[in-house]
Amino acid sequence: MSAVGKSTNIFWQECSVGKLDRQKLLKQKGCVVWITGLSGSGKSTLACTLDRELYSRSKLAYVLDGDNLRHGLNKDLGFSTEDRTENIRRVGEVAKLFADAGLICIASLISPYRKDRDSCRGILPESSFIEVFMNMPLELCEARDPKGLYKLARAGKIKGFTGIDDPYEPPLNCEIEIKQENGVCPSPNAMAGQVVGYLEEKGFLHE
Ligand SMILES: Nc1ncnc2c1ncn2[C@@H]1O[C@H](COP(=O)(O)OS(=O)(=O)O)[C@@H](OP(=O)(O)O)[C@H]1O
Ligand SMILES: Nc1ncnc2c1ncn2[C@@H]1O[C@H](COP(=O)(O)OP(=O)(O)O)[C@@H](O)[C@H]1O
Repeated sequence: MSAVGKSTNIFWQECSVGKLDRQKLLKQKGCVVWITGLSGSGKSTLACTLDRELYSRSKLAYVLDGDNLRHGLNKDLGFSTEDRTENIRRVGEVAKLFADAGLICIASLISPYRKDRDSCRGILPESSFIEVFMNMPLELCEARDPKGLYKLARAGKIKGFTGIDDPYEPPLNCEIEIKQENGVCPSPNAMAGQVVGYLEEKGFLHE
């Protein structure tokens, strides 16, 4: 019997089907690919391209996209420091469940604070949290501005916009860094290829 947070008198229930059984069934190892970066850096593009590439290899993945989750699970949260922290904590917990279920969980969120990303890493089994840093310059993200949000932020119509008047803390020790080569951003397929190569090498695409 234990107490966790506000829950008291709770018990952990074990089931006879375990993670290794699911791993055998799916012929893959569950993990979390955590994509972090500025708005417009290409997180969703990478997430969806990677999802498609894994699907074409008969690997089961699922995308948890920050924008989408804010339409449901996280619709009670805004963009204050506390709300962003709670957003990342919740998504980290959900991602952990997906990884335990055996899926390659692709989480794409700005996740601007290092300590929040590190907390997510901390609740996952060793080596199964793969942090991918979209290292794109602010100028590029701002020039892309597909949703017109940077324009609104520059005009002072959105307050606390990441990269403009709210901080983004780049990872110090990420597993994968996606960046421009000679001022050119790799294509979506090349970005996804970089992640697939890592997953292959580390054995996640086999039971
Ligand atoms: N103030 C502010 N700062 C940053 N982003 C903002 C803000 N307000 C709205 N948006 C939109 O919300 C998307 C980011 O949501 P996330 O859940 O990924 O953000 S966070 O991780 O909690 O910081 C982000 O989507 P992406 O462009 O896909 O990153 C924006 O469309
Ligand atoms: N590798 C890429 N090459 C060219 N354009 C890209 C690339 N990745 C993303 N984009 C474009 O940049 C914009 C922002 O990408 P998006 O994936 O929505 O970023 P984020 O999810 O980080 O906000 C979109 O218009 C998208 O088509």
